[in-house]
Formats: sequence, C-alpha cells, structure tokens
Amino acid sequence: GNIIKDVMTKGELGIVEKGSGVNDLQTEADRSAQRCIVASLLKQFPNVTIIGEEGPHNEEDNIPSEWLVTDMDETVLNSNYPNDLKAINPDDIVVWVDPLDGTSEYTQGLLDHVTVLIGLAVKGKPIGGVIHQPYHNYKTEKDAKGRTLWGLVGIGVGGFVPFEPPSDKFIITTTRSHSDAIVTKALEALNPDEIIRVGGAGHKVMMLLEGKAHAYVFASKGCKRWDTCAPEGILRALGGVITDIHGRDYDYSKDVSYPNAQGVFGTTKYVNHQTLIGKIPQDLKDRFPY
Ligand SMILES: Nc1ncnc2c1ncn2[C@@H]1O[C@H](COP(=O)(O)O)[C@@H](O)[C@H]1OP(=O)(O)O
Ligand SMILES: [Mg+2]
Ligand SMILES: [Mg+2]
Ligand SMILES: [Mg+2]
Repeated sequence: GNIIKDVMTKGELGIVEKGSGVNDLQTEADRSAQRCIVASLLKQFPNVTIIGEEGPHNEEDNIPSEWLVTDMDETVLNSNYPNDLKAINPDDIVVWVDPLDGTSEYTQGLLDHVTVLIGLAVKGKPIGGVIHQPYHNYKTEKDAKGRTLWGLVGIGVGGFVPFEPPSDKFIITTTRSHSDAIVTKALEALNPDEIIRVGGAGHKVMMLLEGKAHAYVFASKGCKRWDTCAPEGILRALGGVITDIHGRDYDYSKDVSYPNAQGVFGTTKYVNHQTLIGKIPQDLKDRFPY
C-alpha cells in the first residue's frame, strides 16, 4: 500500500498499455507492489506456488530490503485452526496476487477504488484472502492509513465489520470501466432497485462484505483469477460465494488458464445465488461457453 502511495505522490506512474483490450493498463505501482509481495511471500513460504498478475517472479530481482515484509498478524496466527487447515500440503497451495486492483481508477485519481489482493487457494478452492485498501477514507481523514480486511473459511474475518445489506431493496454492484451491451443486459434481467458502479473486483466485494450491495454481477470475460481469489476467500468466510454466470465454481489450481472467461457472479449469504443465476436468460449465458 505504501509503495502504491509513493508512486502516486511522485507522480511518475510509468503507464504501459498491456494490449489485451480496452482499459488494460499497468503502472510502476503495479510492478513494484507485485515485486514486494512476491519476494516477501517467497522468502517465508518458498514451497508454495505464487501467481501474480504482472508476470512471473524473476530470481535475480533484488528488491529494496525495506520492502521485504517479515512480520505476521498475531491475531490470525493465534486463531484456533480447524484440522483440515492444519494438514495442508504446500503443494496444494496457490497464492493469487493482484498487486493493484483497479488500475484504471488509480490512473484516473479514483483512489479509494484501489485495493491490493492476496488470495489463498487450497486444492483449487479459494479459502481465504487479504484485501488491503491503501486509500480508505483518504478524502475525509487526514493521515488516513488505509485498512486491511482478511478472511479465512473456518476461522472468520477481520479488519472490518460485516454488515447485512438492506432487506427492503435489491442492490447490485458492477463495473464502471469495462461495461458493454451484454454486461447491461445481465443487470436488467436481475431487475435491481439500484446499481452501484465502482472500479476493481476487490472494491466491489467490499461492498458485499459491508452490506452496501447484495450481488456483484459482471457478464464479461475481463476478470482473471487474481481479481477474484482473495475477495472470494473472504466472502466465503462469511457464507457468500462467487461463481461464473452459469453458477459454477472457478478452479484456482496452479495449472488453470487465468481468465474468468464465464463472467463473475458474487452474492452475499442474504440472497439466493442459484435463484438469481436462474434469472439470467439462457441466450445470454450461451455467449459464455466453456
Ligand atoms: N477487460 C479487462 N481487461 C483487463 N482487466 C480487466 C478487464 N475487466 C476487468 N478487469 C480487471 O478486473 C478488475 C475489476 O473490473 P471492473 O473494475 O471493470 O469491474 C479491474 O480492475 C481489472 O483488474 P486490474 O485493475 O487489477 O487490472
Ligand atoms: Mg491489470
Ligand atoms: Mg485486478
Ligand atoms: Mg491489478
């Protein structure tokens, strides 16, 4: 989070167009934050697979020593772990890293949409994650420090207070920068009372976690596993779920292809996921074949 803020303060974003579509950018903040996260994790957990959005780790990559994060969260370490978590084999773990989610919004100055996502998948299932929001409350609080939300299935969540969304209306959150006719059609089929358009997969799932929306719907193929793993891990710790628009789970094993090519459909435990999936017309679903 500090690296992301430092790059913004210096003002030299070093924007590169990744070329795989509209609004697919990378900045110096994306690159540096990824180097920090991957090097820090590898140092303590050399045997787990780590997959980051901005490409594979370079062994010769000497990051500044002050970037290496070595401390751990005592409250998490002191938790009472269920037995199935105690017995995990490092070979079964994949950590999905999105060093900066909401890059478009970052370059446009919509800074509170930006998050850092570190997701934990075991045997292909997202079971935990961390969402760091470096610019939380930055407009209203002087010296705002950002915040870190975490969750682990079987243990719970921390860093925020979960809230139930309003029971008298149905609110969906969706993309603000990657919309198209199909994205809109899917939203219409669900007939929400309100649509909240914000950037970033992390930011949208925070809306679900904090009761600002009931569902996150994106009938498009732009998101990838690192966008959804951490948010989904935390959402699952609260009884929610993310699937594709057919209602099927994504596989987060190390050998999968990265795109969430069948869209994103996330819900809190307060609405019925499969009932909502059933409202999406079949001809729209057929646009997202396996
Ligand atoms: N068409 C796309 N091309 C590249 N990235 C995308 C695309 N659609 C979504 N994403 C990624 O998913 C996140 C959520 O999308 P949206 O804000 O449109 O709902 C984006 O911030 C971006 O992650 P990132 O910023 O990490 O590249
Ligand atoms: Mg990106
Ligand atoms: Mg992302
Ligand atoms: Mg990113």
